[in-house]
Amino acid sequence: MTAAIITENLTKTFGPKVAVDKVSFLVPSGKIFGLLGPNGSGKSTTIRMLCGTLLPSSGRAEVFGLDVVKKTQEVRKLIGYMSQRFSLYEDLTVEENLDFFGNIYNLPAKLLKTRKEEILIMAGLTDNRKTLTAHLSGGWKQRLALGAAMIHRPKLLILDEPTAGVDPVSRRIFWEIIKKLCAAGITVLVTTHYMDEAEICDIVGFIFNGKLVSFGTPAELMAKEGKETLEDVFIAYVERTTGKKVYDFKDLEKFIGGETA
Ligand SMILES: Nc1ncnc2c1ncn2[C@@H]1O[C@H](COP(=O)(O)OP(=O)(O)OP(=O)(O)O)[C@@H](O)[C@H]1O
Repeated sequence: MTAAIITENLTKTFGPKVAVDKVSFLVPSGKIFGLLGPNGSGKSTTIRMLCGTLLPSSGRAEVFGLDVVKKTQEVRKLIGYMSQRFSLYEDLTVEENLDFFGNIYNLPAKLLKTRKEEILIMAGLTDNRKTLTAHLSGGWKQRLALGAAMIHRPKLLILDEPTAGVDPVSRRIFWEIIKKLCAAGITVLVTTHYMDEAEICDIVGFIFNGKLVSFGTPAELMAKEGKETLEDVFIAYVERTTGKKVYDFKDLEKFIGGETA
């Protein structure tokens, strides 16, 4: 099976700060890979290096066999990126946003028209094509942003906290779409703070303080830690890394008991 992503000792420093520290992993193509970790652990920095918007300080990465530094332009054509903020133009209609992203990728008019129709159907937005993006609900904006990221038919979709702040129904629809895209052969790299979403992933990687501390299927990681959920695995890693309990309930008991008064 071809590798969609390979990183070898990938490292990024910002002055004295080591944001990504010798990270090595391999994601086979056609899989959903969840990159997990607390805020500030190095997820976005890793993604930015894969997309070629940030140069690694050392180490290397490949996307479908192409070095992200030496073949940046080719790599970018293979990647569809959806940021946390959705990057849509609120003052454009649904269709105009898709036109905008299609033009960025220089899609010929006829092809853009076909892709647009496919995406409107995929996102359930056919009846809203003329709606101003600002007037869409969060879930629809999210699906439009996904559509915009897919307009050039990327082989690798990178989704940075795609479901942050959207309602549970939209979250469910979104993940059904992701699973279908994956079944059609697209590889997905997704960051999320929702552990129920992480459990849907084929492979997950936990990153803490820039270091990849664990990598495997959700079942493998739960078995290794002797935990029943990925949330418990996540908390176990945080406690081991920081040497502290995530929350000391004694303080809460004291507070409830009025001892702090
Ligand atoms: N341009 C930069 N200059 C200096 N430090 C940076 C820069 N970008 C990121 N960092 C630092 O690198 C570390 C990793 O940041 P990064 O954004 O990759 O984390 P993250 O896991 O994506 O966090 P979040 O979940 O909050 O998005 C953080 O300590 C951050 O402050």
